[in-house]
Amino acid sequence: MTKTALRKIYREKRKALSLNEISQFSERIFENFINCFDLKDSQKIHIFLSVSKLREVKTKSFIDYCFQRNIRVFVPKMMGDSLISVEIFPETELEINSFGISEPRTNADSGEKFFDYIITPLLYCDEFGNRVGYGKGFYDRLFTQVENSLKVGVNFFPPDEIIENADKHDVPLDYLVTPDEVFSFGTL
Ligand SMILES: Nc1nc2c(c(=O)[nH]1)N(C=O)[C@@H](CNc1ccc(C(=O)N[C@@H](CCC(=O)O)C(=O)O)cc1)CN2
Ligand SMILES: Nc1ncnc2c1ncn2[C@@H]1O[C@H](COP(=O)(O)OP(=O)(O)OP(=O)(O)O)[C@@H](O)[C@H]1O
Repeated sequence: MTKTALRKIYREKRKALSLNEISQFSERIFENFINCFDLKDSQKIHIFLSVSKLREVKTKSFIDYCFQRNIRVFVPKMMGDSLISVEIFPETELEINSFGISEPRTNADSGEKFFDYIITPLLYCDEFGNRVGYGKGFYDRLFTQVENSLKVGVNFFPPDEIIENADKHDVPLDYLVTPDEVFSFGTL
C-alpha cells in the first residue's frame, strides 16, 4: 500500500482506541523497551513529547523514568523544516507550538549528533522498518544528521502491509516496539 493510504488507515485505527487503551498500550510499549534494551546511567535518549489529542504513544512516564535513572533526555523542537534537539530536565519550561505539540521554550540546540536511542513517533512501520509519519519528513531529515544512533519506532500496531513507495529519503528504523513485541530490522 502507499504511504498516503496507510497514513489514513492508521490515523483511523488510532482514533478508534480508547484513552484507557492508549495508556495501557503505552505502558506496555515502554516496559518492552526497558526489558529489551539495557539502559545505563548517562546514556542519551532522544524522544518526542506526545500529544494526547493525536492519540500518540504516551511518553511522559518513560521520560520521568529516565530522569530518575539519570538518563539524559533530548526532545525535538521544530525550526522551519528541521528539528533541533533540546536537552530537557524536570524543571524545563514547555510551551505548546502552533501545531499543538509541546516543546521546550528555549531554543538552546544541544547540537548532539549521537544518541543511544532515538524513540521515533510514527503512524505506521512495515516489516522492513520503513515508516510513515505525518508526512513532513522531519525524522528522515533528523536521521541524516545523526550518527550511529539506534532508531527505535513505537506504535500500538505491528507491521502488516508493506509500504510500496518508500523513496530515497526514507531512512528505515532499526527496531519497532509494540505492546506485544519488539521487532528488529536489518542486520542489527
Ligand atoms: N509529539 C510529536 N512531536 C513531534 C513529531 C511527532 O510526530 N509527534 N514530529 C514528527 O515528525 C515532528 C513534528 N512533525 C509535524 C509534522 C506535520 C505537522 C503538520 O503538518 N501538521 C498539520 C496537519 C496535521 C494533520 O495532518 O493532522 C497541522 O497541524 O495543521 C506538524 C508537525 C517533531 N515533533
Ligand atoms: N532528508 C531529506 N531531505 C529533504 N527532503 C526530505 C528528506 N526526507 C524527506 N524529505 C521530504 O519530506 C517529505 C515527506 O516525507 P515522508 O512522506 O517520508 O514523511 P514522513 O516520514 O511520513 O514524516 P515525518 O518524518 O515527519 O514523520 C517528502 O516530500 C520528502 O521528499
